[in-house]
This record gives sequence, C-alpha cells and structure tokens, in this order.
Amino acid sequence: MTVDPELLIHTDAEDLAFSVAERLITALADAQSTGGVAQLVLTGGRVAAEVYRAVAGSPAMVEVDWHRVEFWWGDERFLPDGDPERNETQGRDALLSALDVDPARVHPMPADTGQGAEAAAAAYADELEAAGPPTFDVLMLGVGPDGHVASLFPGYPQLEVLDVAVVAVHDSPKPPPTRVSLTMPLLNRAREVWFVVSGEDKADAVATALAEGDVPAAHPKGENRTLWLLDQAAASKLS
Ligand SMILES: O=C(O)[C@H](O)[C@@H](O)[C@H](O)[C@H](O)COP(=O)(O)O
Repeated sequence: MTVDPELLIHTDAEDLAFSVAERLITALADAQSTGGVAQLVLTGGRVAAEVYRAVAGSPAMVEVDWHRVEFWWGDERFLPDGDPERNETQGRDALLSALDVDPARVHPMPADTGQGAEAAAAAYADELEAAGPPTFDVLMLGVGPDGHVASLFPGYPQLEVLDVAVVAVHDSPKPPPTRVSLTMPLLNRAREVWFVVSGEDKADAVATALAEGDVPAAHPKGENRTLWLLDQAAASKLS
C-alpha cells in the first residue's frame, strides 16, 4: 500500500539540511529499536551532502548505533575509486568518516576498474541479492531540475527497466556521462522514500512530480511514507 506524499517545507537550505538530519537520526534509531539493522539508501548531490554533514555534526547522532546501519547507494557516478566526484567519496567525506560504521555494512557501488558500467551494475545487483534487505527503511533521493532521481533521467530507457535491480547509464545529461543506478522498482522498495530538494531551479520539477506529471521523480513511493522535504525555494511553484 502506498500513501499520499507528505510535504514538509523549510525556510532555507540550511534549515532543510538540519531538519532532515535530525529526522534521519530519529528514523534510524526507530528502525533499530527492535534490535535490528537499519537499512539506509544514500543519494548523491550537493543537497544530500549538506544533510550528511549536518548528521555528522549533530549531538543527536549518538542515538544511533552506527555499527547497525547498513549503507547502500541509489546511484553512483562511474569513476575510479577515490574520485572526488563519486557519491561514495562524498558520502564518506561528509558522513561515514565521522561515524563508527561496520565496514562490512557499507555497500558502495563499484568504482570504474575497467570492467565497464554494465558489469558494475550486475555486481551491485548480486550484492543486493546476497545481502540486501527485502525492504529498505529509508531511501533518500535528490531531484534534478529535469526531475531525475538517482541516475534515472527523463526519456532514458533505464526508466522502463523493471526486471533488474541495477542498470548502467551512458550519456547522462548530468556529468559524469557514465553512471550506475538502482531501477525504479528498487526506488519503490522502501518503507519511507524521502525526496530532499532545495533551490528555485528544482521548483518546476517538484511541482510536476507532485502533480503526477511525466518526470521520474513522480514515481518513487514509500510503502509507509513518501516525504517531500523541501525548502521554500524548491516549493515555490506549488499551488
Ligand atoms: O549522482 C547524483 O548526482 C545524484 O544521485 C543525483 O540524483 C542528485 O541527487 C540530483 O541530481 C540532485 O543533485 P543536487 O542536490 O546536487 O542538486
């Protein structure tokens, strides 16, 4: 069962980042409250990195047993290991390096070792098959000005792929050109889907997505909750 999206609008990007950070800490602690492992899917991008830095700097972060959080990624820029543009690199720099994580529970998408993005996608699909949860607890998504989520771009064939978990993306309109991404079925395999969106340049995409228009961001829905966590600028085209 999926429910209607919930909008939470924040004053500005800083307020958004701090609010989402506190919400994430609470959600992970709640997911652990029955003694289990919290399953989190990270996204890339500037806005997400601000959230990660706010989590790492929050006094409340002690509420989470970070050793019992499983970290996945929704997409990755297919670049060599350690490349500063990789979502993994940015996630480690902004968040993971500040936490006492269990390295075995950190699942970055493969770096470019010359194997090709298709092989990387297949390898991550295997990892999800072997170690992934039936349902993620929280799946975070940024949204592009064109309404893309993860590395699923408007008009790209990967949007229609329903029979595999992870795909390679080439000629991405957002650099770098080659990426690896969860497919839409996986973006819907979460108790909560959180869209974290800041800035006027996203306002049209947000309005289109919430009107169930023809953008990728219109499709991911949480099984329990779908949260649109916005600043006023990103919400400025909502009627
Ligand atoms: O690899 C990436 O770039 C992301 O995963 C992508 O989906 C991102 O979340 C959006 O493009 C928003 O990015 P910004 O927050 O930088 O606008």
